[in-house]
Amino acid sequence: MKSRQNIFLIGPMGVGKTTIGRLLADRLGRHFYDTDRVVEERTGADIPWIFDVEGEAGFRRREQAVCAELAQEQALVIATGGGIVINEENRKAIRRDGIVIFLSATVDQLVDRTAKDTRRPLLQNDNPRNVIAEIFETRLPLYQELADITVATDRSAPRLLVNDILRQLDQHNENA
Ligand SMILES: Nc1ncnc2c1ncn2[C@@H]1O[C@H](COP(=O)(O)OP(=O)(O)OP(=O)(O)O)[C@@H](O)[C@H]1O
Ligand SMILES: O=C(O)C1=C[C@@H](O)[C@@H](O)[C@H](O)C1
Ligand SMILES: [Mg+2]
Repeated sequence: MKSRQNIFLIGPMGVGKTTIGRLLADRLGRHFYDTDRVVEERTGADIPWIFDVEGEAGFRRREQAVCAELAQEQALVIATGGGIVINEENRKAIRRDGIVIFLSATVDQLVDRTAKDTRRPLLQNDNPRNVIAEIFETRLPLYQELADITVATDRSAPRLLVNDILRQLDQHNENA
């Protein structure tokens, strides 16, 4: 991978952006950032607290600032929050200088992967499955519009997916 472009991982909650992003960064010898974690560091509070106190709008403002900041760097691997694509400024910043990897999965998989984790405020309700399905449907065109590379994560473990992503990144750069 000779390109110095940032690599952004996008996709719905629980698809594996953080898990795969960290492994991919290791394999490429690049620095890894996760926009959710950077938002928490900058705020000095976790995401549930930000949603409670500032609402989703407050979280989105913080997320936009972090997205703009990271997009100015080079050669990073950046795992994004699942909702980063709903903001047009974020989409522009990501597209401007990024290679974008869209990770997808079935709704059933997303439900399984998010079931035990209470850190996602949008899923703390009686029917997280419906929320996941609805959110995925609304955001899918945005994920697809941004994606340079799309990877289905349903049938492979993260390490194997990273091998596949590395192959696709090489092809993408040869064609660029
Ligand atoms: N390919 C995979 N197969 C099975 N489980 C996976 C896979 N990738 C990730 N997981 C598991 O799914 C869960 C969610 O993964 P992760 O936190 O990386 O998702 P995310 O896309 O970063 O979510 P969020 O948008 O909420 O930050 C974790 O428990 C992780 O171990
Ligand atoms: O899909 C979303 O809107 C979110 C996904 C998470 O990564 C966090 O950014 C937050 O919980 C909101
Ligand atoms: Mg994550």
